[in-house]
Amino acid sequence: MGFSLGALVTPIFCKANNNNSINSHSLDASYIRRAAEIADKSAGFTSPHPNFGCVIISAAGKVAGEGYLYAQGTKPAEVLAVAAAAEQCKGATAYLNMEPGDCYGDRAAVSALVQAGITRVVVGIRHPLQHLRGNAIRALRSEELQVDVLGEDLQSKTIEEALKSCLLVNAPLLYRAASRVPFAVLKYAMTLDGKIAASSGHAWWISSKKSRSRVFELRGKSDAIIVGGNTVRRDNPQLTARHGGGHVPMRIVLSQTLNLPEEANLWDTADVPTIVATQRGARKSFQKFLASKGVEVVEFDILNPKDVMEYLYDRGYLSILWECGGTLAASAISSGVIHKVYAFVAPKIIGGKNAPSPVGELGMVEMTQALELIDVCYEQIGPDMLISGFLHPVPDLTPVIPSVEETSAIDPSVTAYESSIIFFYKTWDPYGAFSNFSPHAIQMPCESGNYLTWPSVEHYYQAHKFVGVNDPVARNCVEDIRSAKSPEEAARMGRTMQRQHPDLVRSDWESVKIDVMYKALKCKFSIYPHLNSMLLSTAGSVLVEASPHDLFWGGGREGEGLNYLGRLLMQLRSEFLGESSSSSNKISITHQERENELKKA
Ligand SMILES: NC(=O)C1=CN([C@@H]2O[C@H](COP(=O)(O)OP(=O)(O)OC[C@H]3O[C@@H](n4cnc5c(N)ncnc54)[C@H](OP(=O)(O)O)[C@@H]3O)[C@@H](O)[C@H]2O)C=CC1
Ligand SMILES: Nc1c(N[C@@H]2O[C@H](COP(=O)(O)O)[C@@H](O)[C@H]2O)[nH]c(=O)[nH]c1=O
Repeated sequence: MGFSLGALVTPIFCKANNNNSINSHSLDASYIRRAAEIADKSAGFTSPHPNFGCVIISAAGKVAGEGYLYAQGTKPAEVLAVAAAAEQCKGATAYLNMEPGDCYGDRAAVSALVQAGITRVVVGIRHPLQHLRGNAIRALRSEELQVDVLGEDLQSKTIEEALKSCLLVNAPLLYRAASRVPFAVLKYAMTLDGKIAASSGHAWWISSKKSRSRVFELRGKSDAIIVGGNTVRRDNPQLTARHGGGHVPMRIVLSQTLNLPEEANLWDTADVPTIVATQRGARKSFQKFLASKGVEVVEFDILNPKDVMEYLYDRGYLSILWECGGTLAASAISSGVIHKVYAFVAPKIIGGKNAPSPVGELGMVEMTQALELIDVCYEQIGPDMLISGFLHPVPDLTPVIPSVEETSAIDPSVTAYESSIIFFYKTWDPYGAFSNFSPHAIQMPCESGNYLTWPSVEHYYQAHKFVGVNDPVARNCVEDIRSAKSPEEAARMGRTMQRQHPDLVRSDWESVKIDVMYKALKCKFSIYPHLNSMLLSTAGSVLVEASPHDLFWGGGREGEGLNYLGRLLMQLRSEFLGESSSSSNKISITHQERENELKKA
């Protein structure tokens, strides 16, 4: 079954609201579009969370406040908009491009709207994740606010257009939720005669400077950029987002042979990390060389776009930009992992019977088999034309995470808290509050004995790599990490600093880091009663941080990780439950013991 955005925006209208005149619909539509527009400002930074925007229109009909989610874990859009609108919130209407997610039970967005005296909320789309969908809308209605959802309570041609803008601004999340792979865009630059390089392989530059700036923006909104081995050999690309700061995507090379040059821009990982995905066992000596350069090598039994995308899904990625040549592009399209295409067409002709084209062999023999793009846009950029559109068909938008009620309806013997292994990773997962990225501030004593507030456990943990080091750079770094705008940013700062200045990491770090983490977790799960209850309710289950790449704190891709975060949480649970530490919860259990434990579970 497939759906298109076109199909999605033809909603099933549940009830007509006759009180809404065409005029008020067009106002509602334009404010919702504005909410979607500001939500898009932080695309790339919020990943893997949705892009949220909120516009507050006062009772007098004026724009009183706006806000958007700056990055995952930062203040919700609604909280910012309410703060900006202040007194004008009384009797006002709030426009949200998407229903807020109630990831961790603190309902910050809902509380802000209710407490500010907002009387009506217009919601673009419901939250796409099943375990979050409808929660905030129900909560707002139970507080007697009027909530109108586009396509359900409001319907008209203008509303349909506004709904579309809400879908587009969070398309990556919708596709990810529907297909269990990240949203993927194939981007290429070609001449008017359909070539992506000359017959010699030379490709610099087909598109104009202006178009390439647009590519930097696209990169900045993506979590990772993929190319194939041949593009590395031919182009020696940098694949960086050079659009003036902002989000830095990961660079990924797919190479079966690992027959790659020793000198390549991508092996300079000082500022931007690189992953090389390859076939199991390929050129072990080169794998070692890459590792020595700080490049992460991930082996696959059989390297193919689908498995790579599934792996990137597990890693929590939301959107991937494929900037490869035609061979790999054909393989990715055939595997069904490409959702959108951006084709930059330059008014140039290069000719050449053997000059490569953007998409290699797809095995089609008749024009009727051609894949047709939908929701196509044409935009002139300098001398070039950018043609973009969605590939058809794309998977149905069936939510993949069942709600607790649904799970127990299917199998009454299963409840969310009784499964033997509980995996958690991203903060939006059902047990996402166990993640160190969950935005729960903690108060911890500092060296002087005074209490300092840390926005999340991650902030505290990363900063403590440099605590106590007698160096002004290290001291600044601690403060910078403490004020990082999001846990993700704190993690990036801590890791980069550790990689670039290992001399500034405290000498006892390896021996104290588990203790540092435990103290922070203990504080977090002590001061938030709902987190404490959630942890205690998992008694009997093994907790595993499902990070496929962190083999120390996480469980790894195939259970090869040490899962120290899961273990610490289990130890904490035992402590709270007053249990004498059982073998299953001891930090010192061996890897083998853990394997056995997981097998038993
Ligand atoms: N104008 C544009 O927008 C662009 C132009 N180009 C040009 O395209 C040319 C390179 O094109 P092309 O060789 O097609 O591109 P790629 O190098 O991007 O893709 C092919 C390579 O990908 C690796 N690969 C890994 N898994 C697979 C798989 N399942 N199927 C296919 N390949 C896989 C292989 O690397 P390995 O051989 O190492 O195993 C293979 O050689 C160059 O001339 C480059 O300049 C490239 C990108 C964009
Ligand atoms: N030739 C070509 C593109 N090629 C793509 O850009 C990569 C180079 O990126 P970087 O090293 O970061 O500048 C190259 O390997 C290929 O993937 N892109 C375009 O927008 N327009 C162009 O004309």
